Amino acid sequence: MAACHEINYDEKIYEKPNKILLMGNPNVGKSVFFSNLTGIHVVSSNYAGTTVSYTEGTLKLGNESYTLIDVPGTYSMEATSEAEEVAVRFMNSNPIAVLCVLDATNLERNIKLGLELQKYKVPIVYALNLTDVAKRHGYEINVSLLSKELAAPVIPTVAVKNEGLNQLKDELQKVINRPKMACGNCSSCPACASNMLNTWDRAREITAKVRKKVDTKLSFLDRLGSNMLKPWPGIPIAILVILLSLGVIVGGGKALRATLLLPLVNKVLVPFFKMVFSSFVPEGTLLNVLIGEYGIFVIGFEWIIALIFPYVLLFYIVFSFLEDSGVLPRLSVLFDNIMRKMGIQGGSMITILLGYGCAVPAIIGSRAATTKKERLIISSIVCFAVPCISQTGALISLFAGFSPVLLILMILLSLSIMMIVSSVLSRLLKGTVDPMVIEIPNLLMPNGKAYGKKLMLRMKGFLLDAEVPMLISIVIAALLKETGLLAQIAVYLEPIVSGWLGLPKDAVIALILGIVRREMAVAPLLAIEGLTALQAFVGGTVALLYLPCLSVFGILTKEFSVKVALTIACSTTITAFVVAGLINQLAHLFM
Ligand SMILES: Nc1nc2c(ncn2[C@@H]2O[C@H](COP(=O)(O)OP(=O)(O)OP(=O)(O)O)[C@@H](O)[C@H]2O)c(=O)[nH]1
Ligand SMILES: [Mg+2]
Repeated sequence: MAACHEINYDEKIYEKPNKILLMGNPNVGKSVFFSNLTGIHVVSSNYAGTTVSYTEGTLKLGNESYTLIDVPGTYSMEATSEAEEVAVRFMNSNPIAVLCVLDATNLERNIKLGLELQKYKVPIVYALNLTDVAKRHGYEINVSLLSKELAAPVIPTVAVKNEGLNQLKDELQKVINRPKMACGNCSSCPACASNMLNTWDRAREITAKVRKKVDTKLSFLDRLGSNMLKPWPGIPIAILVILLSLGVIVGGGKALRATLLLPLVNKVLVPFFKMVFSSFVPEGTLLNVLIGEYGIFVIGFEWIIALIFPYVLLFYIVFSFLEDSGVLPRLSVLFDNIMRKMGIQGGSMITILLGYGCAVPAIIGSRAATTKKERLIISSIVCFAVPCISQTGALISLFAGFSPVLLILMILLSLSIMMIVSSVLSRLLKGTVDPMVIEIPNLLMPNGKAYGKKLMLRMKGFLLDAEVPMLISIVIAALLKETGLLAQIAVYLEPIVSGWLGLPKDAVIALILGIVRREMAVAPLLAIEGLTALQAFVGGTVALLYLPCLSVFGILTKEFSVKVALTIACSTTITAFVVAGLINQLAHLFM
């Protein structure tokens, strides 16, 4: 099972024999095919650049097993991003066959890539996918003529409904087993013919031959999709979408926590474990570590189940819906002007939004950016000013005891930091940022099964990736607090924690745990009694800007270098203490 943001760095894959490649333009359904053909669920979303590295799985055709590779989408074989370079490398790695997915709603440029692939002289089967959406657009495509023009099998498919899958497998088996014909540069075989012609001209010619408009009436979704791209009514719709999403996540999370999860933890789980442990563990440090105020079986449940889980679940319910419907690229177009002022292009907004779930997939996703400079800016923004959903959940709960103004101020603070970081970096870093070229996908009603699978995959990924570090920090917290070690450490850090930041001594634990996971820089503050609104805000500010968590540090090292990871970690931490301290000192001056 592939975790939700698993990434492969293994170079040996290029040498592997018996590879079948899933190739095609971005956002044409390759990952849906991959999941259906191999049973390995990978994330698919309705925007270009979901897959930025490869995933491999086993495909059985008859009695033979092959390695099927989900390759990142590419518009052409002249790569313009790191993700596209992977696609080109795979085509040059001696695959035995290619399953080329064509988007039936964007025939011309899909055929153009399909023709480019023929130049590699590898057997190809074409899946003419999204035929349901092409029909909705009023198009009829002559599949047998298309197959003749491409001189290869073409199977009409609807990947999300598994339509055409068996036929695809049959055709793949046939082309793999067909004896290879030696072919020089002739003019009669289409592969050679497309070598001689400009592929764009040939793609245009084929499209004109095989496609016919039979219905000119636009469907409701298509009208809505194009209206969302215009400032009116696009901007009001975008604001509505954002407010509604925040409402569901914040309001729904609070409600779930208050009505279901807190009672479950406080009235069922914690009392049960207290009863069990106190029946056989003698009173003393060990019992306190297990079930004391900071006991593993007390804060473990309180923090993970009641504090973080509801927000993570609701975030992914909302975000996956926005991803699969095709709303996100439309928001990117509307916000391109603002993003450009920040030194990045609108399309990168999707990557940054991913960071509100978790910074790791956002940093990996920045591979779709066309320049290194943009990748660095996106990754820095995410590390500095984008709280992951676990941390956001903890912040919402922390501020819930005060006024909603605190949450609004925190959002404004994070947006301002984001602007400052990107403006400074766009001036400091060498290199360029390309103007926005973004593909606007069809507006789709998310497919229930694919949506459900993705949600499961993400929640599973969250549990797998977050649970262990969370438990580690909870054990550290329990040991530090219940053994009295925390009080000793607090003495050394008092000038910073209490003097400069104005926080209670116990807040030291937040700084220690925040190294492991970001939400753990907030959770301990919730347990401190008598915290003032200012202290909550200052503590929240430190947490927001503090060190990226250990997994983020790891991925920064892998994707860039140790130097980049260290630079980002040092700058965020220094900024955290400077900004939060200044807020505290200034507030005391004026209050
Ligand atoms: N209606 C409909 N939706 C589809 C079909 N095939 C795929 N989708 C949706 O199209 C979107 C793109 O699918 P992906 O599998 O992520 O596309 P991809 O080719 O892997 O994209 P990249 O990873 O960006 O290259 C997802 O939201 C799918 O649910 C189809 O035949 N019909
Ligand atoms: Mg994909």
